Amino acid sequence: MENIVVRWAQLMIQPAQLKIVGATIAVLISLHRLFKHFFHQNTKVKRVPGPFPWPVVGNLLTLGKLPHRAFYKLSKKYGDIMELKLGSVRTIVISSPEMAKQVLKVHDLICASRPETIAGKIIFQQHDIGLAPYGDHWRHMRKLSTMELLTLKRLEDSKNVRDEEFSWLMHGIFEHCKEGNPVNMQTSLSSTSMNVISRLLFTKRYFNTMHNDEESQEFKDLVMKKMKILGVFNISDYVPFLKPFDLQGIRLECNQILSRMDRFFDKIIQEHQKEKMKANESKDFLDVMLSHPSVDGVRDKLDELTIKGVAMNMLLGGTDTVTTTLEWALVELIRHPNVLKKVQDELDDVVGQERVIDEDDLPQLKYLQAIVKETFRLHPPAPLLLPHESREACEIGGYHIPAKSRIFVNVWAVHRHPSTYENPFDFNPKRFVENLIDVKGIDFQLLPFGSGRRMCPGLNYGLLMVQIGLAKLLHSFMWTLPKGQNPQDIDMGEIFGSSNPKKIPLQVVANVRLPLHLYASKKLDAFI
Ligand code: HEM
Repeated sequence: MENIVVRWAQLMIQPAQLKIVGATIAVLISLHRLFKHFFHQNTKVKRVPGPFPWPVVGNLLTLGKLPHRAFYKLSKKYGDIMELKLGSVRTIVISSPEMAKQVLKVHDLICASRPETIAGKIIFQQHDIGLAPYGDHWRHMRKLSTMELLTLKRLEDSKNVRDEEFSWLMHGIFEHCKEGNPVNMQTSLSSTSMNVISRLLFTKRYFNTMHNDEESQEFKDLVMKKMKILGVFNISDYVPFLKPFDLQGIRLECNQILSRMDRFFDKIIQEHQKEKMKANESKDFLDVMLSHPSVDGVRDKLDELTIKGVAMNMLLGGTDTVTTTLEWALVELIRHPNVLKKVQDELDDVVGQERVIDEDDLPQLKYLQAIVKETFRLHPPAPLLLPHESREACEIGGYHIPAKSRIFVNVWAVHRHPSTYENPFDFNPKRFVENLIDVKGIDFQLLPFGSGRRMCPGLNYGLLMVQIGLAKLLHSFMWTLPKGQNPQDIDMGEIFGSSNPKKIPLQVVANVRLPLHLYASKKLDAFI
């Protein structure tokens, strides 16, 4: 034993041998690295293909104003999964149904986080649902939204709200177009969808007529500004050393919006707390949240930051998405009169012209449903979904995706993938009459609401609003462009942002299709 120890000690202190051991270890490490590199490149785990990144900016400059279209073009060259460097951020872009399934189903748990953005951090302080990273807070808020706020029961119970608001919309359009004046569809649809959601949230409606007062205008302005700022590609999110300079003025604007929004919500919360609910009155979303226990279980109530964050998510999620889809649907129908005629024939067959259409009629309106799907396909309100982030490394389609990669599922490209769609740029609702593809997150060929853990929790509500809204517009009116305009000349430009609206709002003339008494608005005693 003694001998062994002595020999070991001698071995340890021999400088020549030490050098040999050191050199051997160095060679082994180099060989391991070489092997790893060779192994990754050529056999199992390859690096994701993508364009060459420039120093500092990476591929940021290729994005342009419409990143989903730029990504689509690049995907034609680099494939259905590609890697870009946006500033210093490794970004994976997904462009096919199969790859979308890999991210949103197979690796859903790993890809279910959100990257931190400056705007999201200032406005929500990570206390909301949509931009919160994966974790306990998000899980609790998500559960609150699906189990208590956006339930099927609440959806059914709020039917009268939708009936009343759409009745007001039809009445408003009727009055406005009596003399043949065109109506701005973005303005009127957005007032309706905001009224519906603000009534569900805090039993308040802000828009009483087609012309809006100052308070409603302020409310709408704030929601619009927030929507816009959250959709902007902020260069400082990608090139960290630019953060202090706030080149696009985003931090400044976010702080301004935050304080205006705080004032707005503080007032509503105080009103709710003062008017303790009468025994029989039904609870709105704010009442539910005000009496909900805190996420950490320490306090007996949810904190105000979380309440405001979740309420804001509902307002942002439930207004522009619906407005934009309805406007694009009308645009496509005016450009395709044969489709418009066919769906109005269907409405007349199912509903007739002696009553207004009801939500119960929707299951029978198969062609109308196909039109809604085709509109979502060509004009998804969130063309890149919301950004996902991988929480740990994984392998997608044989490629290595490191932890903390930003992942964009470009549904705009998925919806045009040749593996599923023939003539993918054509508006052709018939394709959804002939197949069973649905928007509910099971079919990866059509993902306007996403799929998996981060899928839209407002799907049922959003889908119903679009279907009933479109059915009412088409059943109630004939739609034409103002004199002298040709359907084929409609500008189809869009604005990339949180809902991808039409760049130039649609102006249309509506002519009645039903007996005049059906355009009288429902009474809104509670609000007048
Ligand atoms: C036409 C209507 C709508 C469309 C197309 C739509 C689409 C989407 C999409 C694509 C996402 C992101 C999914 C992902 O990143 O994987 C999302 C998330 C979300 N949506 Fe919607 N949405 C709509 C209506 C609504 C409504 C009505 C509400 C609530 C009232 C709502 C609340 C939310 C929330 C809270 C999230 C965040 C979910 C999370 O991160 O866990 N949305 N929506």
